[in-house]
Amino acid sequence: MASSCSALSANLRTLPNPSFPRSPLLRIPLTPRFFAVNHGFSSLRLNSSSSSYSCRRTKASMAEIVTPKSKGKVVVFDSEEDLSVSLAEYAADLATKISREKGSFTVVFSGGSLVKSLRKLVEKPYIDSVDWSKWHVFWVDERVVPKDHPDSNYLLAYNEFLSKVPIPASNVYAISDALSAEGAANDYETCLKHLVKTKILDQSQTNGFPKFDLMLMGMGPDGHIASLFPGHSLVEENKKWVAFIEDSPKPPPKRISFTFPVINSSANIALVVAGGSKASAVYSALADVSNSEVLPVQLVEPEGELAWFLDKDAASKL
Ligand SMILES: O=C(O)[C@H](O)[C@@H](O)[C@H](O)[C@H](O)COP(=O)(O)O
Repeated sequence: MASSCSALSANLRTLPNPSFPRSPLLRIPLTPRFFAVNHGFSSLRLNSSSSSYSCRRTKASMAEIVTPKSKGKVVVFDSEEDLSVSLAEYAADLATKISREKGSFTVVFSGGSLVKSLRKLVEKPYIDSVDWSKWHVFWVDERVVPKDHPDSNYLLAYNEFLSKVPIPASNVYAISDALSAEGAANDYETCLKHLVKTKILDQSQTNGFPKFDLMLMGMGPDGHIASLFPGHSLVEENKKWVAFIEDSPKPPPKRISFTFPVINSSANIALVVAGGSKASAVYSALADVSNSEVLPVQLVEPEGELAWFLDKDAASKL
């Protein structure tokens, strides 16, 4: 690579094939603000005695919640297992469509539990059906630690995903671990600029920021996304593509992160959120509550499409 960001090897390993217990029926209590609608995989029945819907699972238990357009498409799953099945289908379909249209697919990972939720994507049928040679992989944020450190988002993605799929090593754009936080952020931004110039990365027609095909992101219980934390000045950054932080409230403290203009220039964003500890932040984001402090997740509004993948615990306050 002529660019300064590292391209790293993705060796193949044997795939795990875990099986999880499934529960057949999902009941989602809904406030009048939200509506559950029928969706491909499932049939929904209105429970006339209360403002709730029952969702009978056919392929994966899920209910779709209709929100104002800017909130995106919100789908709630009976379990994280069902969520991961649907997430794999969504990502594989998008990758195939976009790869066919433009010959490449640029995808961005966060750290955290998101990466484990991608486990179905590295299994059959997708392991065989996806054209992995078209994938270009990036990180929305990274901890400033060596790549073999347990805190490294690269290492997490490598262990759970990259080592299991034949993505060309030169298409994996990891952040430099030889630099300071500031140096690594500048280096990654230079890398992105080079990739825009060489037409590997699209650019937003509206604002000139890079436009990724898909960002796959988790959210913290405090409503942070990437390394953009509530109340931190990085949330306001609107010029840089990649910024650094040395006082992250979530350890480790030194990190780099895409900024909001980059995140919101995306063609597609999937917010993948599971667990009851995140229910309040999910509610704040989707119910349009006015907090004294705006949560970073409330600022996610891509140029393209936004899709929420929630398990029923994360959606329990909706
Ligand atoms: O490197 C990181 O810390 C992340 O990219 C971060 O934004 C993460 O995605 C959320 O904190 C959710 O993490 P969990 O899903 O593990 O709660």
